[in-house]
Amino acid sequence: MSQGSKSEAALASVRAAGLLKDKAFVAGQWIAADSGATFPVHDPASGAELARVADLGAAETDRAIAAAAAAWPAWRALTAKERATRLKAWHALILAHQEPLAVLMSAENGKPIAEARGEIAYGASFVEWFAEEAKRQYGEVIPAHGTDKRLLVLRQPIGVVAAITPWNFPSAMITRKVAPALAAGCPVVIKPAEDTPLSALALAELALQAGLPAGVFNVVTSSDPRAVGGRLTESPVVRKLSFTGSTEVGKILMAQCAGTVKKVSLELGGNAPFIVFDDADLDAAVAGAIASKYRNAGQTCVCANRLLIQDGVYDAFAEKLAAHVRTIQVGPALEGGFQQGPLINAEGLAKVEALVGDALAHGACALVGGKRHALGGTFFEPTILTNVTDSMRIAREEIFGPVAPLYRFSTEEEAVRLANDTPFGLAAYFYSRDIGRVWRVAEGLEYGIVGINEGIISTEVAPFGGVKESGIGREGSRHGLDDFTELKYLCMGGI
Ligand SMILES: O=CCCC(=O)O
Repeated sequence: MSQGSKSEAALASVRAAGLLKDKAFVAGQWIAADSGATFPVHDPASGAELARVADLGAAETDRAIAAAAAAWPAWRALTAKERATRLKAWHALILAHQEPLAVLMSAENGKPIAEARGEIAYGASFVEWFAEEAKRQYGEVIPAHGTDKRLLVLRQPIGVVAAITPWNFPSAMITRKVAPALAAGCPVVIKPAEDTPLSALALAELALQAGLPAGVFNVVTSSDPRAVGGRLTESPVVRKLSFTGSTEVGKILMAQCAGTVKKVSLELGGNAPFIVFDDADLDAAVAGAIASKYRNAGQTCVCANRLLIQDGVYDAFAEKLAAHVRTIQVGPALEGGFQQGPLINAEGLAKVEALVGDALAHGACALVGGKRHALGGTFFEPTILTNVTDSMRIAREEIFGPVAPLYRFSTEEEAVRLANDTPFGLAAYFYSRDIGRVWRVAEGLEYGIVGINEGIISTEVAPFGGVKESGIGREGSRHGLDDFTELKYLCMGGI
């Protein structure tokens, strides 16, 4: 069976579950583009076309914003418990359809099916979490500055929310934004990544089945992010933009939002250091590095991007890591048993290849891998580079591929200085068993998230987000609701 027919066979189960949608979802209706235009969605493993999806533009985006605005009064007027009930129904439906949703995600994103199943559960966890948090949107009573006064603070929904979401987590980055918005009482217009719109549309179908009212949840599919993003950011009706993607695009969106002084949440690029000190448990550090670096073929914003290894354990760590990396099985996502799929597209592959090529040309060595995979397409070999220095391009840029560059350092101060020597500040990791060092380094790292003797930090219960050019705001946890609410201070006098 050819790869193309394998994708088609896999999609049959998604179609049978009613989750293969090719229209956009606006005002509770499945709609085509006004022009009738569509754009293709491909399986990155084979290049096969999976579907053609409605290619909306500015006019349909305006209608989605208007639908959200029209839905807002009734949605915010529900009790928190009533909103939570709809969210819980959506959560149950997502979990009940975990398998077809995972197959669909693997097909359009290329991540191995086991990882896709994990992402569906991870994505659903945000819906459950914020269904619970909806009921805890407490205000405040402030001891007043005069005996005749009473001061109160209300937390109210901010209004229509726009969410622009990435291809690397086609489901979880939607639920991580949409669930808190809905819980807070805000309607949402989503623009999913053009590489992976099918997962977003499947979530919309389940939201419909869960009883979310028309206009509360809209999905604008488009191959023209500038046109849609332009309308979402310019519109005075949209009061909040939540974006996950590159720092470059985040800066543009932030500037565009300035015109209407919108609140923004930005979850942007990273350049995560992964520090291994001489006193670390090396086996644990290798396991953490594998989990952090090679998850989703290295295509996550919190993937280890620079592995900083102390002199005394550099060679031992490199050997142990290499022994594991050589066992990573690479292949098409939908065929079980592979731990690494293809990269998302030719552009992603070209970037990884260029960064590795530059490092090799400047003196790095490929301990494992180092080139395109023999499978062809957008597959790249799981790679380890040694003798990497911070003057190489790979030290400054987010790799977004299965490449672990190993840097050498001597002292704790040097490790922290190198780790912080970047405009980014999303996630950092380090391995040490010295309790004093653990505190010093954790406090010294300029990052929003620090994994200590741990390579996987993502969970719905903790605040996810970065500092510096990695972003603004936090997603998940009890803090994740804050960005979708406004504080209103009531000053009551004459008492
Ligand atoms: O790439 C961005 C999100 C990664 C995660 O939530 O673990």
